[in-house]
Amino acid sequence: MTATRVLVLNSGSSSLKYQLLDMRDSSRLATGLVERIGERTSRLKHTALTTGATRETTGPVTDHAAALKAVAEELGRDGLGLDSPELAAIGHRVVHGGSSFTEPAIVDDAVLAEIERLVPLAPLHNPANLTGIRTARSLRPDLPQVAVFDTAFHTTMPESAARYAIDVSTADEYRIRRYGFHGTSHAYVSRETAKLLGKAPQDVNVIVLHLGNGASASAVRGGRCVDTSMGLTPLEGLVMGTRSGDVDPAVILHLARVGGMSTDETDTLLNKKSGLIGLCGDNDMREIRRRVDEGDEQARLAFDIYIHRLKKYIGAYYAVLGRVDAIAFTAGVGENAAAVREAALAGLEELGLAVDAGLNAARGDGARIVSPEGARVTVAVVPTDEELEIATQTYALVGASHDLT
Ligand SMILES: Nc1ncnc2c1ncn2[C@@H]1O[C@H](COP(=O)(O)OP(=O)(O)O)[C@@H](O)[C@H]1O
Ligand SMILES: CC(=O)OP(=O)(O)O
Ligand SMILES: [Mg+2]
Repeated sequence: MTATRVLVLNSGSSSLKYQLLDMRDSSRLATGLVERIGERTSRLKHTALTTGATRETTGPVTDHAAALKAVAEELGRDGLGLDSPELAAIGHRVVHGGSSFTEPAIVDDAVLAEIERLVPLAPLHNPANLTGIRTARSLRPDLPQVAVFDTAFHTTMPESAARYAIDVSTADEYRIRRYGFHGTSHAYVSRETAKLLGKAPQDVNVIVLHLGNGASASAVRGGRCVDTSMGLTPLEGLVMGTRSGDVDPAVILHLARVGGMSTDETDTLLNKKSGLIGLCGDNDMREIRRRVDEGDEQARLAFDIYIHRLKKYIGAYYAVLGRVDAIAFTAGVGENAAAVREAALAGLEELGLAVDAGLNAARGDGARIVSPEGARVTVAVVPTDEELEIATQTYALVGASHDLT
């Protein structure tokens, strides 16, 4: 029997999302998540699509290692356990791959050491990713583990976009440059957008707006990323659920000198207490829209700041690309919030950018066009699927390495 299944693990700072796919037809066999890892009220939600069974358990899950063991048990209960001979590989989302990883990599000790070395650049994400890999390895030492990096797609950025204008030797010593994140999503969505236009990826220029809890924009020319809004860490760029995005770096100096704030306090402020939640107390766009509709001024201002920043990046990437064939909205907010899409493009008709009110408000499942018929730039809603992309890359790499042996 050939092994055709791939388990995808996406370890966040306090969550573990997973999907088991059969790569013969890319179908999903199981999916789920463990939330609030490290708290007393952790929750595991598991769905086996093979039987339709859904189970939810609550109780303390101390760390990512315990979370993965709990997931393995749940999969086992549906006959989809990690011991299955049909499992070909485990694919891991790794957030920071630095400059070294331009492609996915089969995990060995050297790869692990490099991910470990990058922990200071992604302190919220890389440690969880490492625990996921190490635990998966201990459960199935014989199975290939593949790391798929958020940063890989952005390694094509020219130096003019990837470098900060700071002293070169200091930047090089500390490996300070713009790496970019959500690359798996930007790669997948830009390709799907080309497909929607009926063109090859190398023939289209796309601005991808990945608007989830974390949010980033990218400019993709002919299938290659030429700029993206996140930088050294996933803090730069757009206004996010809890992250500030761009601020004058002197804000941090000012808070230290005048406010006496420590590095950790500023880190928490900018990563966890800023963005939408810092501006209005809510980070869920549904709740913010509800408040705006009720006339809540604070929510209105938070929404306007979010949109203003988004619009600036659309304009910037329009200029970077010179010619834009499509703008793709994706992730939780981008796929679902018609009001965000409408507001972000309002007033940009001179650039050939507009949404059709009816198409934009309509709901739909797959990728769909929301710009008016005959528009110069196609505006589209393109659902992202990071797990499918990770599984595809994992399976391709494992298949390729088998061919070599
Ligand atoms: N129907 C909706 N309308 C507006 N926003 C939505 C809707 N559904 C989800 N969202 C937004 O999507 C966000 C989550 O996006 P998602 O891409 O799943 O995030 P992440 O993967 O970063 O956790 C939520 O915080 C919420 O603000
Ligand atoms: C890199 C990043 O911001 O990821 P997420 O959106 O999953 O937090
Ligand atoms: Mg996401």
